[in-house]
Amino acid sequence: NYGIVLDAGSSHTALYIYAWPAEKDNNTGRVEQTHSCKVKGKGISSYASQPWKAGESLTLCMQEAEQKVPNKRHHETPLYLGATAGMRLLNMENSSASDKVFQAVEKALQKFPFSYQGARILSGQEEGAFGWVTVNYLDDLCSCCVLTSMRFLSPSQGLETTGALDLGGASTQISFVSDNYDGSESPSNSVTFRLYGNDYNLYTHSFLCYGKDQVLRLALAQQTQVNFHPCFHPGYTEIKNYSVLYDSPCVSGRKPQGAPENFTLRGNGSFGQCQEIVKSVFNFTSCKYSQCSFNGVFQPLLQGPFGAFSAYYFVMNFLNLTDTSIPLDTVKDKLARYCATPWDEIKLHTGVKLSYLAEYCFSGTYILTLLTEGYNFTSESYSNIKFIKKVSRSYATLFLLHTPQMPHDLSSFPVDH
Ligand SMILES: Nc1ccn([C@@H]2O[C@H](COP(=O)(O)OP(=O)(O)OP(=O)(O)O)[C@@H](O)[C@H]2O)c(=O)n1
Repeated sequence: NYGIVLDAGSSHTALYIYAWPAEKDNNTGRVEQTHSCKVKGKGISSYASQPWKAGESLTLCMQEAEQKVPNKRHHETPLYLGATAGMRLLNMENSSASDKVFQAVEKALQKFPFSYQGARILSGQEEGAFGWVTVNYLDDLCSCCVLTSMRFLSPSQGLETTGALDLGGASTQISFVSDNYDGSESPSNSVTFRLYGNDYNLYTHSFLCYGKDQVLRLALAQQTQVNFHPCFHPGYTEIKNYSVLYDSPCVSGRKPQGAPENFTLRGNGSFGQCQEIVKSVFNFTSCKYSQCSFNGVFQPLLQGPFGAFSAYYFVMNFLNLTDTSIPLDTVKDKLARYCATPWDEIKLHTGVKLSYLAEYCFSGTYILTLLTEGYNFTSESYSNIKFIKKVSRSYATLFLLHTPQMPHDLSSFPVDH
């Protein structure tokens, strides 16, 4: 059997093909990701003003899928599209624009011979929970990204689950099982489901606007009036357009009256000052629960190992900081040295887009601040985090959960149909 998932994020869309043995064969419960394709261009939400382009953008990857899935399987192969925070934001800002994007996407997808199952925006809770399931399906020992049932043994068999930390462009998710959380305090953070005969009670929260691209907008919005921005390298300059910067519900309320059209962003590369700016985007003042992460959101005590993926991995891997056995203070020193490196030197780095290169100082600072100040990872618990590459976006799992041929017992998973 085959299944296709389109993961439509805020900054990009990717297509994944999964395959698993038909029931008549020896059904091992193993699902393999057999192919992936990165859709050219930005996420579908960026086509709000030209929705037909959102549909068109998917065509090349869909043609690849037609080639990769055997012809005789086309009609029975389910095709899903799951959109995350970029479309959540567009829907909040202008729901008719997000409807039009979906209509264009549907029209394009229905031209292909697959069994189209619909396109929808996932809730933050679903995104967090699917990320957790995916992290716990990943078989570390297997290099070909096989999803396996091996980890889902009962807690009495002594296997601890792994928490999931997902950093996207527009939102970020934290999901884990904690002995101190049964869902009674802040029930909206609780997701319960049954998997391989075991009941799981997960803590999960999705922070909309706390993906790294939206936090960068917040960090820039605060600093348009000053001469230098500490989150950019010394010698870095860029003309930024005010309207583009504030064109998001995450920052639109902060647009100053009578702002000019453009401003010049100049870097001075100071990790300490950058961290102060980043800290100021979190609200630590109010908490009506026994304990909170930030913005008054409940969070139980951190527990067990964590897998950190998506932008966590891209950024920390680029910065050579994926080794969490290095003391946190040393990690900060290394990042401080990186931020202070002149732009002329940084831009010589080949093989990475200049726009990404310009942002790694900010992104690394945001990641460390989010983990330590936001989620309360300490020098000790930081070493429980593993930055992982092979999580092919969380809601790839969406398809697994909805495919009746699959040998998983996920009937009570909280998905609205
Ligand atoms: N080599 C790369 C690739 C991506 N990114 C950044 O990683 C983030 C995107 O992460 P991704 O997991 O693709 O998030 P989206 O799905 O686009 O966002 P969301 O889930 O919030 O909708 C973006 O800020 C992008 O600029 C990066 O820094 N380096």
